[in-house]
Amino acid sequence: MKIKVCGMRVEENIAELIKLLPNYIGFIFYEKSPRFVGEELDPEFIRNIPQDISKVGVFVNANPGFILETVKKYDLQYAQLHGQEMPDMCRILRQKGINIIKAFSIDNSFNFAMLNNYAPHCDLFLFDTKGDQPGGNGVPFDWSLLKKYDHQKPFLIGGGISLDNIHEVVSLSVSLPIYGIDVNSQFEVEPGNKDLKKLEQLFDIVRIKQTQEAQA
Ligand SMILES: O=C(O)c1ccccc1NCC(=O)[C@H](O)[C@H](O)COP(=O)(O)O
Repeated sequence: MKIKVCGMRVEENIAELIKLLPNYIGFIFYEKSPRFVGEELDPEFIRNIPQDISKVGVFVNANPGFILETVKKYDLQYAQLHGQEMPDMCRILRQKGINIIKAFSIDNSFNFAMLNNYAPHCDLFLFDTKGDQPGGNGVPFDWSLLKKYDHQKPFLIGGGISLDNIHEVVSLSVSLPIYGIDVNSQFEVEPGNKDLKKLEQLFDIVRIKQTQEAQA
């Protein structure tokens, strides 16, 4: 299972996270988020993150020009579209060479059939909890809803993942094709500043499980 750590914005904290070798690091370019990447984070520092870690920019209903500009400025490999972006927006950005993660806010009423129009234009889906905020709500959704997922597209699961429920996610990955997890607020000291000790425990749990699976 891949690991994406989202909502980073403090250089020393990012430097520590890099040592844990996450698969993806997410940076939030949505001004209303408490994890918004402001001017204080040096673009060159972000650009210099080792290439084996994918850099993801998170956007909420942003215009394509801003996304393209930001992708270039920070040398991002992925744009995560976390609002009500239409499939055509995914298509246009992907045609420009940007890998697309489309996030969907899940509750009991989510219509999985809507994914049909997105699948050809996205690289990954992210299933997150529907809440008051577009993301970073810190609450899990009912993961059993994912039994309705019948696509081949790999997906990340997010929303309130913590050390208390990671074992449940790992167990779920036996019956569901979970490509990776997306973690955020449950591993924070304060918004945008992660607790590296907690993350280290998470990485150990996920990677021990991977080793066990590989040996089985
Ligand atoms: O985290 C935010 O502040 C945020 C704000 C607006 C859009 C997206 C945002 N986060 C995107 C993520 O990928 C989060 O990791 C995801 O929503 C899960 O967050 P959490 O429930 O805190 O684990």
